Amino acid sequence: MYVRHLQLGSFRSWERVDLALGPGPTVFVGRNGEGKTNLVEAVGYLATMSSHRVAGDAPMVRHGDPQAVVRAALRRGDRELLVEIEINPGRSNRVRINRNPLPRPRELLGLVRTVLFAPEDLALVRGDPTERRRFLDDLLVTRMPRLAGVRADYDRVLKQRNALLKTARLARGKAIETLDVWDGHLTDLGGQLLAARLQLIADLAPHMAQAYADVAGEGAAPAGLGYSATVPLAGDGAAVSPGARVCSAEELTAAMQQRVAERRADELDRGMTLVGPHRDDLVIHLGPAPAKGFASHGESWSLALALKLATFALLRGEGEDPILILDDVFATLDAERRAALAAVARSAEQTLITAAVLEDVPAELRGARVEVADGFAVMVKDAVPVGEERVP
Ligand SMILES: Nc1ncnc2c1ncn2[C@@H]1O[C@H](COP(=O)(O)OP(=O)(O)OP(=O)(O)O)[C@@H](O)[C@H]1O
Repeated sequence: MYVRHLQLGSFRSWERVDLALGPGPTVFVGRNGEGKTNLVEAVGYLATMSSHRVAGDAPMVRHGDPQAVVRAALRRGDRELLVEIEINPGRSNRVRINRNPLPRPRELLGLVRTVLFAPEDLALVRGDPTERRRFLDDLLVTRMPRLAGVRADYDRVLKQRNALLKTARLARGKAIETLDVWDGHLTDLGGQLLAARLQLIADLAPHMAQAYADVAGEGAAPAGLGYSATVPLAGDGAAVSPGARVCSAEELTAAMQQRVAERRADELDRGMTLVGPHRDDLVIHLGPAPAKGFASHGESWSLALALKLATFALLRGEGEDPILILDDVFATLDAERRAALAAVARSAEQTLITAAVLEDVPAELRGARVEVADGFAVMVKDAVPVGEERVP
């Protein structure tokens, strides 16, 4: 899949952009603050309907304007896909596919697949569990769009259950009966989410081990993935080791029901839900230790890169290359990591790269570029390097 044409209206710093793009690598180059990241952020938004930089939609809309529009024509094999998103902060967004409005905007999720690697990804290794849960759940939904509904319902039930727990201690009686009903919804949805996360980690783990070995080189400690759960997992997390059977949603719902019952007194005391996927964490291991708190800065950066390359490999293995977006990352990589990333970037169906200095981008990725300056983004096509065939 690749973006053939991108049009933005009032998106971030861009009043209007109208840009034709091609398959293969394209470098967006320009001075700091010219709006390069804003352009590729719009492509990422097509996939997750969120930004990799901030929570919420308000910052996506150009200061002073009421709404933003992202419109993209995508090519998938010999088929064309037109996606239009109207971003309305504070109100629901509107999405059209091939000019047909979607009843619910979240039905877009899973249709456009991107893998975006950016400096913010260091937080996947060093930051709060929230970052890693979001990474897992975004990828879950990309692979299984049905889970967008499960995720949204879980968040809604969690909110309502938390509100009830805050008042239940005083009200008791009726409130406790209502709590039983919410427990049923929470554990049913939680079991589905948990099973899907564990399956995803089992699928991603071998790609992560390979990608880290490629990035960090011979002799580096092996990288692995695990899961830290608020419910006991069979064999102390064995469900996430390669080849192990992943528990079913029903088994995990049952385990969650038991744990919720055990912790009811604590939950009433604290007025919040203490059991469930919203409190779990993806654990990234380097050798025998969890990377968070142990890995050096360079190792953490390599792990973040490997996690994104593993994601790319996983999605590619399912039949179609996702669009690879590399935001401002080459300047901070050493020669070995640059080469590992360039090899994947070169092979992807479409790679969008931002850089303030063109020379920071490996030469083999520099064929087509978009020069970004003074509110304009202009495609400049260089001569195709000898021996290569590209259709920019
Ligand atoms: N909602 C908005 N409305 C207007 N301008 C915005 C909005 N959001 C961001 N900007 C502006 O966009 C600019 C940043 O754009 P962007 O992050 O794309 O820069 P960049 O070219 O990638 O820079 P760098 O090379 O420093 O990473 C800033 O000047 C910022 O003030």
